[in-house]
Amino acid sequence: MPKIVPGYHITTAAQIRAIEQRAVDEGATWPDLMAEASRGMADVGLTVIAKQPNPAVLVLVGSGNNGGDALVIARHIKEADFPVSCYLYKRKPQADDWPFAAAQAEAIPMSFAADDSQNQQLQQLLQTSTFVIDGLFGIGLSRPLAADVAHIIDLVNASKLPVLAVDVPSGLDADNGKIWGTIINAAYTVAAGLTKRGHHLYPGAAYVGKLAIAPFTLPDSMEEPMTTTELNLATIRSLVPARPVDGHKDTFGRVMVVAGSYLYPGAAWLAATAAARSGAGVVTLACPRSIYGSTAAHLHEVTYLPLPEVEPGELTEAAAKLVHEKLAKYKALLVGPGLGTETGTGDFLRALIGLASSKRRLGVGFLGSNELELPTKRKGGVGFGLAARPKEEAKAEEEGPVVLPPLVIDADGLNILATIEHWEEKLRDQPVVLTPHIGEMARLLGEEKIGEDHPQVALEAAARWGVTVVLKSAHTIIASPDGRLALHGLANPALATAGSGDILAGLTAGLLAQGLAPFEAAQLAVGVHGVAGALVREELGERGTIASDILNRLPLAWRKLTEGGLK
Ligand SMILES: NC(=O)C1=CN([C@@H]2O[C@H](COP(=O)(O)OP(=O)(O)OC[C@H]3O[C@@H](n4cnc5c(N)ncnc54)[C@H](OP(=O)(O)O)[C@@H]3O)[C@@H](O)[C@H]2O)[C@@H](O)CC1
Ligand SMILES: Nc1ncnc2c1ncn2[C@@H]1O[C@H](COP(=O)(O)OP(=O)(O)O)[C@@H](O)[C@H]1O
Ligand SMILES: [K+]
Repeated sequence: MPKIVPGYHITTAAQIRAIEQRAVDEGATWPDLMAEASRGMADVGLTVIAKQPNPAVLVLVGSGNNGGDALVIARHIKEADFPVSCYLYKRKPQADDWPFAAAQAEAIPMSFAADDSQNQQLQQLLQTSTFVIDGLFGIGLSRPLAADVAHIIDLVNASKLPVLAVDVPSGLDADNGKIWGTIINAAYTVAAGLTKRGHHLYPGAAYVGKLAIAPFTLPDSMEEPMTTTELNLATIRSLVPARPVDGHKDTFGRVMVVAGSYLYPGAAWLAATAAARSGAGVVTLACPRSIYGSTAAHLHEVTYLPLPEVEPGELTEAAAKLVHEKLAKYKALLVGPGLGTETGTGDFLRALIGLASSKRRLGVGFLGSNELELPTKRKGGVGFGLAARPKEEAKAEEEGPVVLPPLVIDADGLNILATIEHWEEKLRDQPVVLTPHIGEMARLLGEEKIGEDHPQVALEAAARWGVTVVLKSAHTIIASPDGRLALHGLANPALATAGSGDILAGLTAGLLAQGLAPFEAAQLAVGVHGVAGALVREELGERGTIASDILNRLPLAWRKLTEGGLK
């Protein structure tokens, strides 16, 4: 089991409590834990405070250990000879409250919210202060804020003073980024020991400001109890596959992209080009005949497989057979961007992945994965293969079993899946990545909208369906069926443009073709998509950008990732 790594592993409130408990079981005391975390938090605060001309610090203190941390921090600030005062919410002087006693022993002025019903003292303190430390609530907040403390938070925000949040900005749900009514708008947040999921998830993440981690000695015996990791630049870089100098196009894999329709030809172009720009060796675009001519006229870098339609905009089941026949050499298949959801297209998708209706029901066989279960009774079959289909099989009679390579289903592919009962039966435990945005996820789940705890939603879905799920939004969550979770919290409105998801889907398929496992391919695709988006924002800003701007920056994004140069 790997050790816990701050800056890489992300915790939930329950996990941090387990860590604290283990530390206590191994002989640490609460004062030890708090002393260490608070020292690191105070140090971050002091570097900012020391730069102010005439600093005066106001420390907001809550009733729990977050408030305890804040009191210890107040003492450090006092010891550093800066003026400091505390404002306490629901914390009564008690003999066994050692952080309170210690702060009092330093003669730090204390005001109590309980004696300040009109918040006049607070307003006065805010007027005479230059910096605020927020220790009202930490990971213990899990219900709506009471009106009195919500008002305190609103007054602090209205003061526009820079705030350093202790562990989390008060008001944030540490597990899912939800805001419990209102939230401290922090300029800095110092996490105790490890970052929490909520630091990386919106809407709360927008109030975290600059995020630092205060050192916290993890218990010796503690191995990684958590499954969530941060998809930061270091993690993204570590996933980039080697690119041998003497590689040829087949070294880097072939991708089949099934995308586009009469109304949405652009999606096919974006997804196929992104697959090509993922570093894959060859990309074939299987698109409806009605858009083949116009697409091929300006997309020259891919090969084509024109597909038959019932009429423009609607594929036929026969198109699936055509794709099946060509799949042998391909290492990844993407299906869905811009496909439309016409009845014939639905039949096509069902047949493609072996979910065809009784008329042409195919047996199922999985080749190359651990459980090989080829159909014995039926002639036809669709299954998954991690490697290309063996030659003899390719030569097998027309209706022989079809072996699908690792598969990405996106956009309308997902919308069609959502209409099929038990669609997951064919995909479970196969190398499959689904890339729903929030709306598509709701459809797949058969719900009007998804729950607020996105990591939980994604994790449960991945486990239930047995596939990797990329739940896309301003924070993208990648969940593996085995319980691993990666969070990408680098929000960037330059990416919020139509076609951006088609690019992500193309990248994911391209990386599968290069041999990455589904969870890793999905993470790297989200990562490089994010880096390209950052380059777009840096160069063009965050307004008026279009998907092809992202596409065009992919080579540079790869270069930044492999040669460094990004902070
Ligand atoms: N490695 C680490 O991470 C370490 C973490 N440590 C620190 O411990 C902090 C967690 O401390 P914690 O468990 O005492 O919870 P905390 O956030 O102070 O809040 C609980 C208090 O708030 C109250 N309350 C709750 N909801 C409320 C509401 N809506 N409206 C009003 N009141 C409400 C609740 O009261 P009650 O529910 O009992 O009414 C309770 O009194 C953590 O964030 C970090 O700073 C370090 O010291 C050690 C290393
Ligand atoms: N504010 C944002 N910050 C970061 N990424 C974003 C933001 N808005 C959208 N994205 C990303 O852009 C992509 C949009 O995908 P999607 O909604 O499927 O769009 P489309 O179907 O038009 O291509 C996703 O990868 C999503 O995570
Ligand atoms: K706080």
